[in-house]
Amino acid sequence: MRLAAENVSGERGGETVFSGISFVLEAGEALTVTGPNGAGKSTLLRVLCGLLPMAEGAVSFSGGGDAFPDAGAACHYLGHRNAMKAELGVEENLRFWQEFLGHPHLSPFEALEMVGLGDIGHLPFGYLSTGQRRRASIARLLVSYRPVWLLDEPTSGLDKASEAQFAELMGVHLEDGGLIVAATHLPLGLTGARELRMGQVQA
Ligand SMILES: Nc1ncnc2c1ncn2[C@@H]1O[C@H](COP(=O)(O)OP(=O)(O)OP(=O)(O)O)[C@@H](O)[C@H]1O
Repeated sequence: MRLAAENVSGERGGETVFSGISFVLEAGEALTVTGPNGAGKSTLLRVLCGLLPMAEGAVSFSGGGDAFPDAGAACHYLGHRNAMKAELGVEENLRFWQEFLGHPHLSPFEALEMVGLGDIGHLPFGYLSTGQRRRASIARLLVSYRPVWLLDEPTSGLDKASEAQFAELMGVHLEDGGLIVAATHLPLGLTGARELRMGQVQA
């Protein structure tokens, strides 16, 4: 499998935020996207999975067969926001996402166990602490299989132990032939990851 970006530009509010972004990522590889606030890291992730239109250039995904014919289908997007309903139970939220995203992988309970939240799946998501919310959102990556994980500041709010646990989960995903693109200001513990440094903030 391979994700490629060729000379991609992104816009927000009609203004160019970045341009000329190119990379090729193969199965088992990770790319960290770094740069100052406002450089366009989140915008790039959203462009890669088709949540925002691309101003110029091309994004392609190949090798995913009928199940993952293009980047939109192949990408699991973990944004800044957790995208969970506060009034629904944690497991209920994960069940919703599993049905929505398809390609079921771990059960919601198993996924919560993997992030150390196996005992609180019955609680409303809104009751969880900031770090627990992030961990429950990370569990979303495990309930449905998608080969490309697009992660926006994935470890924000996590304690050291949870950071290490997540680094392990990312390592397993890469060993299984997955791909990861992660926007971050912090080291993620991804050994061998390449780095894409995005430029200066647009005036
Ligand atoms: N809806 C919008 N309309 C206009 N401009 C926007 C919109 N959303 C974001 N921007 C601008 O686009 C630029 C890039 O934002 P983006 O969130 O991609 O940056 P970032 O590199 O992820 O920043 P951070 O490190 O702070 O998360 C910023 O200057 C931001 O103000």
